[in-house]
Amino acid sequence: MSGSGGAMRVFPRPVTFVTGNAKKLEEVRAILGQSIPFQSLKLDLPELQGEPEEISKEKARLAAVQVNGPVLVEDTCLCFNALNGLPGPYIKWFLQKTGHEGLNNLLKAYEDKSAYAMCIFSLALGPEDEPITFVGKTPGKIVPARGPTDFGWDPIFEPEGYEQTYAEMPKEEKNKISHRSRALSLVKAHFASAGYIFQTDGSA
Ligand SMILES: O=c1nc[nH]c2c1ncn2[C@H]1C[C@H](O)[C@@H](COP(=O)(O)OP(=O)(O)OP(=O)(O)O)O1
Ligand SMILES: [Mg+2]
Repeated sequence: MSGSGGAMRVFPRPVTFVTGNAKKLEEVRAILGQSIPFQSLKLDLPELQGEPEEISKEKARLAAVQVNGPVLVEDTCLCFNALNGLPGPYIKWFLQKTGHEGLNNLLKAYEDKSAYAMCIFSLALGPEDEPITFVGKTPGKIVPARGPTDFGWDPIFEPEGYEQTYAEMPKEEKNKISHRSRALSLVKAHFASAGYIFQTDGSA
């Protein structure tokens, strides 16, 4: 089998998107529509410390071993420019321990409230494959919480060019400009050009 780009590869089943986060899954479904058929698996994978791309790739390696097939995972970061990109991949723990107010307080000492949301998808075609990453970023700023509180730090992130926070925006609007949709555009382009064939489960 040729390993070169563009070579056709046939898989016995669709890609599995692995996440423990139902809201992520909801957005990925809405953004991908029918463009990439996938199944999902709810697993809270362990996450290593390190640089964001490595954390995402390592998630994909672990997921590919568990699934024993092609997987897609993503890791989301919220990066404060005044803090050189922190909390970054550790946003989940900062959010859990300090809440929206604590995240705002982190920036009290700085004039610069700018930030960016970043999503790093990793695709591993199998347990032996080196994952490929796709990065999407949306710039914005950190503000006191406004809007519904059903998804993470959405209430404190106001994307550039908008007067609403992610939480206040209609879902379709967020999905047009979000870090997640930007990364998924790259994933879609990759699938469109890669020549993968995913068969549906023969036992179905
Ligand atoms: O668009 C978003 N808008 C607001 N909040 C968000 C978003 N996307 C992720 N989040 C939150 C979830 C978690 O607190 C942290 C990322 O951590 P992250 O490890 O990527 O997510 P997770 O552990 O919930 O799910 P997973 O099983 O896919 O790792 O930011
Ligand atoms: Mg996680």
